[in-house]
Amino acid sequence: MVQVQQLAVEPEERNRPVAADILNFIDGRFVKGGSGATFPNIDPATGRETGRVHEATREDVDRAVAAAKRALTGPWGKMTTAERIRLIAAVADEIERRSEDFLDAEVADTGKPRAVAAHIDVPRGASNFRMFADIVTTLPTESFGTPTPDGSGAINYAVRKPKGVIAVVCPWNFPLLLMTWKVGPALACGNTVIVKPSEETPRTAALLGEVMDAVGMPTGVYNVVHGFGPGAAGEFLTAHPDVDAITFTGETGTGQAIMKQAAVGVRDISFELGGKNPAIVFADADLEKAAEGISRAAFLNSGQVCLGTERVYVEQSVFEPFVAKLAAAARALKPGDKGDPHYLGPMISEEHRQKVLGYYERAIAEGAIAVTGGGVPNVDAAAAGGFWVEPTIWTGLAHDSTVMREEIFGPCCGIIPFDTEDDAISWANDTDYGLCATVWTENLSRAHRVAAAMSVGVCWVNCWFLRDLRTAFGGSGQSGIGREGGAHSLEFYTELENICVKI
Ligand SMILES: NC(=O)C1=CN([C@@H]2O[C@H](COP(=O)(O)OP(=O)(O)OC[C@H]3O[C@@H](n4cnc5c(N)ncnc54)[C@H](O)[C@@H]3O)[C@@H](O)[C@H]2O)C=CC1
Ligand SMILES: O=C(O)/C=C/C=C(\O)C(=O)O
Repeated sequence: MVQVQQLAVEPEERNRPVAADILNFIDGRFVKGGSGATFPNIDPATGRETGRVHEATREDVDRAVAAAKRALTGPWGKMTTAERIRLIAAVADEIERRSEDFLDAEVADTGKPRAVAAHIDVPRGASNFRMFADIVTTLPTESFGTPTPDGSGAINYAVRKPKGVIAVVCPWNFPLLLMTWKVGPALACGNTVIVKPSEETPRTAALLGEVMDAVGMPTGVYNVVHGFGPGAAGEFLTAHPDVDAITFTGETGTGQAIMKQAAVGVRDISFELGGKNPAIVFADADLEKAAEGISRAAFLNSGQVCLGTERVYVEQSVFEPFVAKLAAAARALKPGDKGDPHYLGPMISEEHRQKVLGYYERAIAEGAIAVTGGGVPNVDAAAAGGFWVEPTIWTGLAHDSTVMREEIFGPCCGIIPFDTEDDAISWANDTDYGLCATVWTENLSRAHRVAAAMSVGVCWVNCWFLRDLRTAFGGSGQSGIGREGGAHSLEFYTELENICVKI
């Protein structure tokens, strides 16, 4: 069973009204787009429209960037670190105080189970501000005593300065979590931001504008522009000459497009991109724990997690029992009411559902046996318009099949048996991606050896998605550029100046 800590959710809490108009937040004001254009906001659990999103034009994006640039030299730019940190801590407090509003917004946008949003998305939204408020005050900078020919010496020391105006481009799978993961440290370092949330999930970014207003954040420090990517708000923002750096989470192909836009003006980038993450299960693993952990890794958020496991390599002698345990966990997951403990949310959109179902067909064409799932589940009438797929497990796939190589981003995984540790390592690493891996074993030496052999940014042993926000987070290969988290975020969001003083 997907192990998500369930919070008590009363039925009436599940259908609270959400905003009908989702507005841009520019220079401290909620505004419609200059052209008056809107597009629908759809609840993926029902397929019904829940509101209209006001699309930002190029001129709106220009105004947001200009406001962010002005704010750098206004009251925000003049604040001491202590004053800034007090405001950022107040943002965290206000997100917690309004956690029900954030839950409503996140559930309406994504259709994800309220318990998932309550346990992961919203608490992380607050802790992303609180943690970076703490860390920015404790991060040291380097200093050297330097000998000089005249014997009097010099002192070299570094100072950190905000990088400037940061473009924050976000995906739809953990909208608040991934946006604040970038906005928290950017503001803690004294930058200003323009957020371009995914067109699928605009609500929590807009709601955060209300929070900024409530805590007294100076105008222009936090801005939100809504819209699409190419030829729209996303591109207008990332190509803007007054944007100093771009942080992005999303698809590898989008990362490539943004990189080209960033090259004009030689702007800095930090990218967290896709993955095709492996799990390796050794015969000496605690199989119960491994099946439970991998069921979370494959099915949490309906597999719409860049860290999710889509490839599972299992030592031959425990292959059958492991497959049986994982299949039982998958079968326990049902589409249905958002408060049900065994609920599995929908895909984000019909387009994404078709992409996932395309891989389900492809798997069978490539010789897979669908141990569970493989299609569309039966749902009750109220959810009939939603974007559902079944949790799906395959065996019988070749390691180099398309389904075992391309990121699917759905609730599915292929399981392949292996004979030797070397085979498992080489198959796990045989990918263009390199985001994360999990290793399941009770043998301590093997755990360290295999974890170190993984070509990834993050390797979990006997766990998955266990996050310490101080640690380096990001991917190698086509999974990203750079690391964020703790001091690594502060490296990205600051410019280091070395000062040399002759004594
Ligand atoms: N965390 C991750 O690794 C995620 C991966 N994905 C993968 O990406 C696929 C597509 O999902 P999308 O939401 O369409 O991801 P995407 O990477 O296209 O979009 C993410 C964000 O980038 C913006 N964007 C798109 N093109 C842009 C451009 N040329 N310039 C500036 N901004 C641009 C979008 O408007 C959105 O805010 C999914 O099916 C999934 O496989 C999706 C979401 C998260
Ligand atoms: O914990 C984090 O900071 C990030 C988690 C998930 C993703 O990055 C993702 O699914 O894109």
